[in-house]
Amino acid sequence: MVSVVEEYALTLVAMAVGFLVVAYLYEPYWRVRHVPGPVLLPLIGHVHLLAEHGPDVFSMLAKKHGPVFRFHMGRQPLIVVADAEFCKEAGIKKFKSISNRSMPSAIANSPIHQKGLFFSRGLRWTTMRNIIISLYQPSHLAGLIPTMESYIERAARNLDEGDEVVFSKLALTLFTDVIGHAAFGADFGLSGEPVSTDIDGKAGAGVKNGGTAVKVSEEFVKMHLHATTSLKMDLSGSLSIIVGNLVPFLQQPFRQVLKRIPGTADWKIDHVNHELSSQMDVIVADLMAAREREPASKQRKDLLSVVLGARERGGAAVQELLTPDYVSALTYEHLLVGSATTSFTLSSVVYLVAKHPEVEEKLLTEIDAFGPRGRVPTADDLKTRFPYLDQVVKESMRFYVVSPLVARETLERVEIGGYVLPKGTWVWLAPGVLAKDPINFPEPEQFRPERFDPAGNEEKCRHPYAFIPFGIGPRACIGEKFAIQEIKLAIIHLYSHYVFRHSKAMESPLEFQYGIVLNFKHGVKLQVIHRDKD
Ligand code: HEM
Repeated sequence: MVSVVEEYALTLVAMAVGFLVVAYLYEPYWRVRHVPGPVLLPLIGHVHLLAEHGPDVFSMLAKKHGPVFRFHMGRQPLIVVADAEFCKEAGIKKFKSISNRSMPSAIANSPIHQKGLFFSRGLRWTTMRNIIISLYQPSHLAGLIPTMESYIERAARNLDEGDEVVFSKLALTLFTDVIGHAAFGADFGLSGEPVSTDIDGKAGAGVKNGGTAVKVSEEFVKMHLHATTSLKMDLSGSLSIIVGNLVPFLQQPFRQVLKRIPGTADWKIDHVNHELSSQMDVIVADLMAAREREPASKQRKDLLSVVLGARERGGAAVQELLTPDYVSALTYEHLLVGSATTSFTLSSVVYLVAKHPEVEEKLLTEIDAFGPRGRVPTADDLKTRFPYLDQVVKESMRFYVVSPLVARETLERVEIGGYVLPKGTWVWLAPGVLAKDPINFPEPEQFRPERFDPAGNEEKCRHPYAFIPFGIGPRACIGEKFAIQEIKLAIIHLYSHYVFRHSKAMESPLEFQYGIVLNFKHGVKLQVIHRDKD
């Protein structure tokens, strides 16, 4: 029989042992002394504090430790590369060759997010990338302009003189519609009445696009938006994500328990991800069956159809790698990576232009000079007729870096910045720090699109790797040209008809939230003003 005193003593011993274990695991953190305590823990656990402190946290560490510095995540070694100096060294070349990604806690245990291109590795990654790369070639992208423009035009119909709008929401629905079309050949109808109706005539479902329509229910789209916004990496995420940020090895046990308790955020995320996977599996199975029945279905040019076509032609080897669950994840992933990033960028542009009248004036002059309202630019026009727009987009992407970290993991032993890294080391490059480096961007806190003028000194002198919002090397963003095309088309269309002012409800300074990418915490709230151009 254990007495009360013994029970207390045992509890104290257990607590002391627990403390020592945690101290042992986390002792390396405490050696990084110059970072304030409250910043350090979540930073090490994960990087959500980028949202509150911007890249300053890494800048601060880079100043102290040099361009490359080292921590441990528990016993997991972590190297952060966070300085333009590093770009001048051979180091960046080494970084490029590290092609696997480390897995953020928000993604761990979510197959629908893990099995896409982003987190795939080795032969599966090259196979997937080679299959879909044709969809991002200039000729294919040029063919998407009329569809992109029709969606932009439809979304802009929601804007009326004097309206107060949460612009970032409008941008998210618009670009989810655009990528929904590109990935599924379906019109989600989120930003307005469907451009075409599906075979049943229902909104939010598929478009007949050469062969049987892909049917995507409104429920699916709602769940997708929920799943996307739940991918938080800060303390507002689910309990298991928070635990995973702080004590990575405890995440799995916590998740396993919490996902079984109805009502918890983990339960909800698990439930939604499971539902999304099931619905994606049905969509994929339907389209596979349709392709066998109808030759017309084989002519579709959306991502899902292209992947299924490659599977059919590729034989057993490809089919083994690209099982239907991978096909689902690859297609679904595009909804995620192809909407949050671009809507953030478009919203940043409009927010920043509204704050800088001199930039707005130059931009309007260039857009008006292109021709009468409603003239749709070709791919060639986009490349050659809008040099200032080009600078505005780049400067906005530098000013607010939507993806401030590129997180990779070594596949083999590698030497980088004077450190010998064993296999499995997490190596993070911080484009958000590079973008605010005064050596490459004098007065980095000034919004000045002209710094990207190709004829200007600043642009000529800048290191080629100082501005890398789309990442670097063979693993860089596959959707860069797609993204820039739709963002430019949207800006040209919007500023042909409107200008925007910050709404009184818009907070200042802006607050951010760090999920799988950066987001505006309270949205970008603007007032719409109709232009009288003619
Ligand atoms: C402003 C918009 C965007 C930004 C800033 C952006 C940024 C990035 C970054 C930084 C990466 C990681 C690159 C690296 O590891 O070096 C990435 C990867 C990726 N992006 Fe984007 N992205 C954008 C839009 C898009 C769009 C529209 C799509 C799809 C249509 C897309 C699809 C992908 C995919 C599939 C990957 C993974 C590539 C791989 O691992 O092989 N992105 N993106």
